[in-house]
Amino acid sequence: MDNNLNILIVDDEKEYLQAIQSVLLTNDYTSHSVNSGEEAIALIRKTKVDVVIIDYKMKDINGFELVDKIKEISPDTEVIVITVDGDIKSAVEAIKKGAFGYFIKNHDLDELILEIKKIEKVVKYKNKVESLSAQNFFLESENESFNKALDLASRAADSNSTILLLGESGVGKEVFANYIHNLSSRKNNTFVAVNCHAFSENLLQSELYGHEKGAFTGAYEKRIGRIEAAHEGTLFLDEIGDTSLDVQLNLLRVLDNRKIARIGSNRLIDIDFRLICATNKDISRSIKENNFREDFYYRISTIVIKIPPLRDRKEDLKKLINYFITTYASELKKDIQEIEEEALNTLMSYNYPGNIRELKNIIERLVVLSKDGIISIRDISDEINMNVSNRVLLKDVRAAAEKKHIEKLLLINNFNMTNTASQLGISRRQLFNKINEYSIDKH
Ligand SMILES: Nc1ncnc2c1ncn2[C@@H]1O[C@H](COP(=O)(O)OP(=O)(O)OP(=O)(O)O)[C@@H](O)[C@H]1O
Repeated sequence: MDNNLNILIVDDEKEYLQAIQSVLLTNDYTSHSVNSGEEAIALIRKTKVDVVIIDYKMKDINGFELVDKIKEISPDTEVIVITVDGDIKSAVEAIKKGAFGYFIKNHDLDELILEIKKIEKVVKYKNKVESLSAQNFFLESENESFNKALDLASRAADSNSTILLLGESGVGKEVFANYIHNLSSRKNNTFVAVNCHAFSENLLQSELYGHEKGAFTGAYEKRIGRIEAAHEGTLFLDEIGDTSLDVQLNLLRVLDNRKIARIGSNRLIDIDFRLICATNKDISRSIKENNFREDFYYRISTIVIKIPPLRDRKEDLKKLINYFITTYASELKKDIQEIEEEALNTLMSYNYPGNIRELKNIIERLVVLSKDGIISIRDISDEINMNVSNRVLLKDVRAAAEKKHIEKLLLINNFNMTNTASQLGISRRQLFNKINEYSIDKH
């Protein structure tokens, strides 16, 4: 049985390296090995490594530096440092830098296996939490447009068609992209998300296509791009409306040929991926203004799914509030018993310009600040309170003015219904109805 951990051993002493590898193997762990820090870094950049075992004393790089570098490139990778007997200071220093543990050279290698078993537990737990939180979305809805969007997403999931998700920031476009991926036959392969807005044009190209060592200043190592990383999986390009015409043209070619070349190389690599894009921009306007290629738009929008803003899904608000309260209460280990009526009313009346992202943040804050299991109006920020109290509906303004005017005319006419109704230009029956509706005193 293979224990499924990706283990990398970095040591420039061949014999010791082989000894470790064979003990790992007898314990059902397969591993890779490299002889230098540089090779280790290159490998960690392009593949997921769960555990790196490094010899603290190597020729090309100092052990602390290597721990630093590994943690910087891949914070989830755990490191075990091999030190020599008596050099506890280095071991402690390595742990301070983020190493998981240390092992003293020439001690019984079973001690090393024990450390690896500990890491295995952590990795299993992390994977479980990640896959839970990836699926942990609240997609139940009473809203027609939202349900239509969900239905379209699930019906399109298993095809290879490109999908364009439209909606304001924070409505859950990435959540939808994940949902589609998880319903597709690609679900066991990677889902790679790139926020196109977060990179300058050059960086975005290198992020998407990867580069060879030395392709440009700063390209110290070979690096595979996000498109290559999405091979057999799904590539999600968020904020596609913010990409330049050049980036769009390159992507159009990739979509037509299903091949990419890393920057600095002519070698074409076949890639099989499903593309989902998202934007909160009005693309048809961008096309008219020559900021978006029309041919690219048609290529990425075989299926267009519009996700409504939260303010248009008020019927779902209560369940979403409860869902986030339960989620954060369990995450923060808080026992929430009650939400004050006034607090709930305010949350229900607010407009959420930042959509579900904003609601989620507000509830997290309220759960953190809650005392004695009560979510209180006191902890709702002034900004939201003011926003809610300033939101007076036009129909309410109209009703208040009508009430005032009817009261005035009734007084002038000494509560004579016929005269008052005729001056208001309505029938006696309509006047009676208004008097009842506005609870007006009849004399
Ligand atoms: N249905 C949902 N259930 C639970 N959480 C959700 C749901 N929809 C959105 N969220 C949460 O709200 C936040 C915003 O969602 P997401 O990133 O998918 O929105 P987006 O539309 O892609 O935003 P942007 O355009 O800013 O990238 C995330 O933290 C996400 O987990």
